[in-house]
Amino acid sequence: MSKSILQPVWPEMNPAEMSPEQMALAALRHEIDLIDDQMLALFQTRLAIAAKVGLAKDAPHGPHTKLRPDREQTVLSRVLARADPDKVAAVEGLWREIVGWGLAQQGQLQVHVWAPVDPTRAFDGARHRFGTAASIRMVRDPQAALAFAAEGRGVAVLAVNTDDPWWVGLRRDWSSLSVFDGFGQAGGQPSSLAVGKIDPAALPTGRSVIVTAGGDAGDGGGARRWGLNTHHGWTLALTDARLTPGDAEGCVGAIA
Ligand SMILES: C=C(O[C@@H]1C=C(C(=O)O)C=C[C@H]1O)C(=O)O
Repeated sequence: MSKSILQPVWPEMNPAEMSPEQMALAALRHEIDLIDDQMLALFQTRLAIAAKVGLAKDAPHGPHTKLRPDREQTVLSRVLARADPDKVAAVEGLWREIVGWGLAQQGQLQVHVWAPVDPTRAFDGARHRFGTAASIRMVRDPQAALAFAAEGRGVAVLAVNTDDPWWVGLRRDWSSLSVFDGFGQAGGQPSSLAVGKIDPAALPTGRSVIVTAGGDAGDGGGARRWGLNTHHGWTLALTDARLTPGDAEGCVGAIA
């Protein structure tokens, strides 16, 4: 490579005086600059297309978050399947950011997080899930967070490792809301659930979230079930039975 296109390793250095080691370092940095140029062009093109997608997909009924968990799951799993095994964590982190900024082209996502017991874990989980493009704030009232999500103004992340049975309301009072993700895993089970006014057709493929009362059969004929919380005869659980929100089984959403 000609010395003239390489930036010296130290700005005040005369390229003609670079040692072979300095030449090698400058050449590698030049390669990175060329890759950055390509990535920048591709990223900006992707953002422009995401903005067009936002105009093309109409909200089913009035204000509705543009977030499509099913599509995000497809995007993520497609790239992760192609990633080198030792790059999976890096690729996942980067693609969550990319997708978060794609969604932001359609309007900034507002996330209200309620987690009185371990707020940092819930906040970090939300940041990892929605990326730096999202506006995330902690709130004091789970019912206000649910109302905010039900208005379609954003999504709510609510802790399940507390005494507050807000999740019973998913079955009784908040039929427009669905659980679409869970994170802050403590021992494999989520400690917070993400809830939004998500079209049931756009829920991710994975474990169903169920809210059942004492008498409900609800285990989908031998399906596995993981309890998350209980309250006066009500149970919040995950199941690997394939259910649809609104079904008699008390399905209130799904997590990947
Ligand atoms: C672009 C879309 O909108 C959002 C952004 C996505 C992305 O950047 O890949 C994926 C799903 C949506 O949350 C879409 O629905 O396809």
